[in-house]
Amino acid sequence: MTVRIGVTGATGRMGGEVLAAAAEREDLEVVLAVSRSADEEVEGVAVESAADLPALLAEREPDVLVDFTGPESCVEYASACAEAGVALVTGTTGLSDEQFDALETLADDVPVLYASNFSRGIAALRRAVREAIPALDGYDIELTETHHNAKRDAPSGTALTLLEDIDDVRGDAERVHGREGEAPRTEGEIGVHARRAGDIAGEHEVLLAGNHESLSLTHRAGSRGVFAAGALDAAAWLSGRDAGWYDFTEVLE
Ligand SMILES: NC(=O)C1=CN([C@@H]2O[C@H](COP(=O)(O)OP(=O)(O)OC[C@H]3O[C@@H](n4cnc5c(N)ncnc54)[C@H](O)[C@@H]3O)[C@@H](O)[C@H]2O)C=CC1
Ligand SMILES: O=C(O)C1=N[C@H](C(=O)O)C[C@H](O)C1
Repeated sequence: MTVRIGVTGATGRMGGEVLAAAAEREDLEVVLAVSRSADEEVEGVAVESAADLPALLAEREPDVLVDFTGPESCVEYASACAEAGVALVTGTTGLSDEQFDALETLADDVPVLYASNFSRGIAALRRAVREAIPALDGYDIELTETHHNAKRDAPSGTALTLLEDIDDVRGDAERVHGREGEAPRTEGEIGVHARRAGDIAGEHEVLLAGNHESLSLTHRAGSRGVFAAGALDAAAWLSGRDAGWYDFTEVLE
C-alpha cells in the first residue's frame, strides 16, 4: 500500500532533501508540500502556503506529515495534524521543554515520531556510547558537534540526545559549554563544543579519555540524504499506527 505523505518546510534544506528522496521511492506518494514561501516548485512538486495547512490536510488526507522546520512551526503543524488525524514525523531541533511537552500531549490524539537525528549511524553511535561509558569508568568525556554555517540551534539536537544518553548511564553531570580563561576541568563534568563552518552536513564526536588512553567515537553524515531517507523510513513505519509517542530506534528494530 502506498503511504501518502505531506512535507513541511519544503523550500528548506531538509524539505528539499525529503522531496528528492521521496521521488525515488515506490512505497510513498507526496500529496502536499508547504512552506512559508509558497508558489515555488521544489523537486517538481508544487509548494503551497503553510497558512493553508489545516485545509490541505483535510482535503488531501495524507497518512503522515514529515516536518523539518523550526520549533514554533513544528508545534503549530503538530496541532494541525492532531486536528486532522494525521500522523507526524518530525526531526525539527531546538525545541524548548514546553514545546516538547506540547508535542507529547498531541501524541495522545495521533502518532508522533520525533528524532533529533534520522541516520542509522547515529543510532549505532548512541549504542556504542552507552556501552563504552561503563567499560571506561571515570574517564573524562567531551562532546563536539560540527555543522554548516546556517544552523540556528546549538548544541545540536543530536548532541543533546547524546548528553541524555550519557546522563542515563553515568548519572547527571555538569555540562561546560566551551572554555575560556582560567577554566580547569572539574571531575565528572562534560565539555560540550559546537562548531559552525561551511556546508558540513553534521558531525558528532564523543571523546572518552583517561588511564593513558583515549577513545573517540565519531559519526559524520556525508549528506542530508541520509537524514531524509531515515525520516521517510520512519513515515512508512508510522503510517496506520495507534496514537502515541514513538522513537526512531523502534523503526530500526
Ligand atoms: N532530525 C534530523 O535528522 C535532522 C534535523 N534537522 C533539523 O531540521 C530543521 C530544519 O533544518 P534545515 O532544513 O537545515 O533548515 P532550513 O532553514 O533550510 O529550512 C527550514 C524550513 O522551515 C521553514 N520554517 C522555519 N521556521 C518556520 C516558522 N516559524 N514557520 C514556518 N516555517 C518555518 C523555513 O521557511 C524553511 O522552509 C532544523 O531544526 C534542523 O536542526 C536537520 C537535519 C537532520
Ligand atoms: O541542522 C542540521 O543540519 C542538523 N540538525 C540535527 C541536529 O540538530 O542534531 C541533525 C543533524 O546533525 C543535522
